[in-house]
Amino acid sequence: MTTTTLIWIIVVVAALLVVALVTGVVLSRRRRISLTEPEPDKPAKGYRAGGAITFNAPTAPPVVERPEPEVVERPGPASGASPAKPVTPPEPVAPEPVAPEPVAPPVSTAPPEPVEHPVADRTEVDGQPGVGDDAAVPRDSVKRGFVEVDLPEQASEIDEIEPTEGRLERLRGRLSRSRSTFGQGLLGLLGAGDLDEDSWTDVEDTLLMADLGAAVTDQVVGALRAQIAARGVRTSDDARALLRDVLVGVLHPEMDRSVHALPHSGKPAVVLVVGVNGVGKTTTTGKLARVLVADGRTVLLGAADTFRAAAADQLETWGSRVGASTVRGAEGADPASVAFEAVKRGVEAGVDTVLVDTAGRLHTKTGLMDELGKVKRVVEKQAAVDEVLLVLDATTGQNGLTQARVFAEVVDVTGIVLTKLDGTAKGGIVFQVQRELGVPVKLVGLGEGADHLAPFEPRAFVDALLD
Ligand SMILES: Nc1nc2c(ncn2[C@@H]2O[C@H](COP(=O)(O)OP(=O)(O)OP(=O)(O)O)[C@@H](O)[C@H]2O)c(=O)[nH]1
Repeated sequence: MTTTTLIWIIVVVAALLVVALVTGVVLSRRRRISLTEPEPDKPAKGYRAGGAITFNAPTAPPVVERPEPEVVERPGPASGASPAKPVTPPEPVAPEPVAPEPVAPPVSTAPPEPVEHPVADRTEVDGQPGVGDDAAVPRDSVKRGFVEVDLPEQASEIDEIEPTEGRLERLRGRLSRSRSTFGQGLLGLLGAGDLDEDSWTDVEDTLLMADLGAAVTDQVVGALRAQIAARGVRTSDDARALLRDVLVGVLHPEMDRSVHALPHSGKPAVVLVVGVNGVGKTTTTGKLARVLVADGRTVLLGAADTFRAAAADQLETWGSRVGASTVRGAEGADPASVAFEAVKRGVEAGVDTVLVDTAGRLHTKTGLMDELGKVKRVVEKQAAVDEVLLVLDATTGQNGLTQARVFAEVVDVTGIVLTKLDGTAKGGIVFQVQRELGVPVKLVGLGEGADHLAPFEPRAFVDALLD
């Protein structure tokens, strides 16, 4: 063996040793990382309901018991609001064409005449923003017809969706961000035993501050006063149990909170999602589609929010991520045509559920009534509307309640979705809106994440407030 060969052998052996050394170091580091103890789960607080969102096919038209309107004399934030007026049936209209309407002739480039909105016709006259006040152009000013666009190709990558069962377990803690001193404050007052009038005033103030409104506050205080002596409340545990029972009671836990989104009579279920702009309608429609698909249902989405092109894009993206087709129209297209076409295609394709995302940018109650009424009438030529979900933003407080009243006068709302509950320190709007409309809160949005939609469970909600 020559010296050169010997040197080469030494070099090769040395190189092998270096490679082995480096590999060993890397592997040992990896092992160290994977061996790190996962942080133990912090004791969970907040919303702990563990049930899944339940879907149902209606067996009979939902019967909604509206609470008797109460005259509230207390001055307070809610007392100035006008009580809900009886639902005014829409003016009889000539049968509208449901086939694609002719596209409007080109509009002149001159700026459009401002549309008059008499004060009496506005949704709000007390200085609060009205429904759709931020709209630049009233929806009812110009109408364009339905425009056929290609449906998206089958999504190349379909999302994996978190199972709905036990979803709230994974979301727990989100609501705890929204809990305030509400529970602690009330328990402190009630646990003290005999309450003088000043303490009762403090109880009322705490309830009002949490956005429960004057009427619900009166109801809760009345029940507390009646029961505190009868139940012999002495300890903070007694106070907690009493408060929990009273708050759960006013939320009517017996109400049917299943979402009527299952097919029946050989036709898809039709769910209309309504609400003013920005409350989370499109997001909620997308999240709901995910839950249905995760439950093995086929879903078709109708992008009837034609006011903002991005809303249809947004919905289409939600759909393509779960393998649901979206029927959409051009920006400014007639929402009723889009809704009609979506339901028609849903019936033809034999899907289980058609979810229709509508628009809420309307300057006047009349405009809103015309448009949503038309959407509903036109859709019903194809299949019954099983659910009208009103989406409200929990962070808007009294304004959300004003919106709820207007929508309830325009369409038969069958369920409420309260979004952005993760972003408010006041959960009290839940109590007010249910009482006002006599319609159950069915779903809550607890975040922007795709799976941050959960069923509303009164007991879990109250527990979260009192945590
Ligand atoms: N934190 C939080 N954000 C939410 C929730 N639901 C919706 N959002 C956010 O609210 C914003 C508005 O949601 P959209 O779904 O676009 O609202 P929209 O009502 O369809 O609005 P328009 O299409 O403009 O009428 C988005 O940024 C959403 O991510 C929720 O439960 N929690």
